[in-house]
Amino acid sequence: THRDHKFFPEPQKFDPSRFEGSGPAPYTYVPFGGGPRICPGKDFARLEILVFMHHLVKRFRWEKLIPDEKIVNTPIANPEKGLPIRLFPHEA
Ligand code: HEM
Repeated sequence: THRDHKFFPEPQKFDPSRFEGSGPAPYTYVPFGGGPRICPGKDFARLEILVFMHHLVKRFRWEKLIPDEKIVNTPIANPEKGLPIRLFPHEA
């Protein structure tokens, strides 16, 4: 469903505005599954990722080592080489 044009026009395009307002229709965006067996680590994982991203963005400038790295579906969309980046710490 994540790549279904019916629910997500231009599915490969990075477009966070898709999640604004009421966001995607129920059961179309399901990175953690859904229903009674939905991932019980969902909120923990989201918080952890948020904290990690906060520190990454606030403390470092960073650049991708492979600018046009391919995304492969395994079946989850992943950067082919693991998204290597170079970090440059901001001055304190
Ligand atoms: C980005 C991180 C994560 C993603 C994308 C993810 C995704 C998923 C998905 C898609 C399922 C299957 C849900 C379904 O059958 O409908 C699942 C199940 C599960 N996840 Fe996660 N998960 C993540 C992190 C975590 C963490 C951090 C934990 C534990 C601390 C966790 C524990 C579990 C468990 C125990 C199940 C099995 C639930 C069941 O079958 O009743 N997950 N997860």
